[in-house]
Amino acid sequence: MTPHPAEPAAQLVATGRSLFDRGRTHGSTGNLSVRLPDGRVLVTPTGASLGALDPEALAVIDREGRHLAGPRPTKEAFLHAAVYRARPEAGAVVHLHATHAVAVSCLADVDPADALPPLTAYYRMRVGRLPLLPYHAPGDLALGPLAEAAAADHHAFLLANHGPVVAGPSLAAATDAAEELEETARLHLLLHGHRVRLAGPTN
Ligand SMILES: O=C(CO)COP(=O)(O)O
Ligand SMILES: [Zn+2]
Repeated sequence: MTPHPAEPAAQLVATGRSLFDRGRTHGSTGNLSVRLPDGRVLVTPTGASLGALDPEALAVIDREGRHLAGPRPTKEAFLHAAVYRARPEAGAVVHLHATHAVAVSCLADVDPADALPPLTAYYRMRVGRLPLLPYHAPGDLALGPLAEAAAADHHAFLLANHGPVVAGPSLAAATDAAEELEETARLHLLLHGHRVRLAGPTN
């Protein structure tokens, strides 16, 4: 008996490979999840490269982040679970160590209420406001309540000195928003020292 349906597993494998092959996360960093129709969550295993996921070796967790089946889940399982609890409409969560977003998460003077300016229309559409959550070591359960509170109002947030967490109605939508976030972080750093005009109204 397979512990999970084949289609979301195939989506996780293909998305992980695409993100990894394009340098959106490196080594064994990052983790992905998809909410299953029965409310359980299919999530990548801990220590895996997103570029080489095995559809038969994905973990299943419940809404509290408890391990139900498959290999040991990502150490951020609690974070994925927190986002799903806060966002009943979320169907997928993407966490990456995307270089430019991580760079922004290390800047000293970032506004914790909104870490990136709305430089482009697509950033406004796909991401919007981006809270910065205070530094915790990867896997630190103390981040759970902070993530759950942030996710109630925001589908994307940035972990200080770590990287982005982005939810969406589908894995494709969450990935799209995570990519927009990374590109805007890159633009933000490229534009450092330049006067910029923001996209649309700034309120
Ligand atoms: O990005 C990571 C931790 O924040 C990767 O950890 P996992 O290998 O446990 O998913
Ligand atoms: Zn991480």
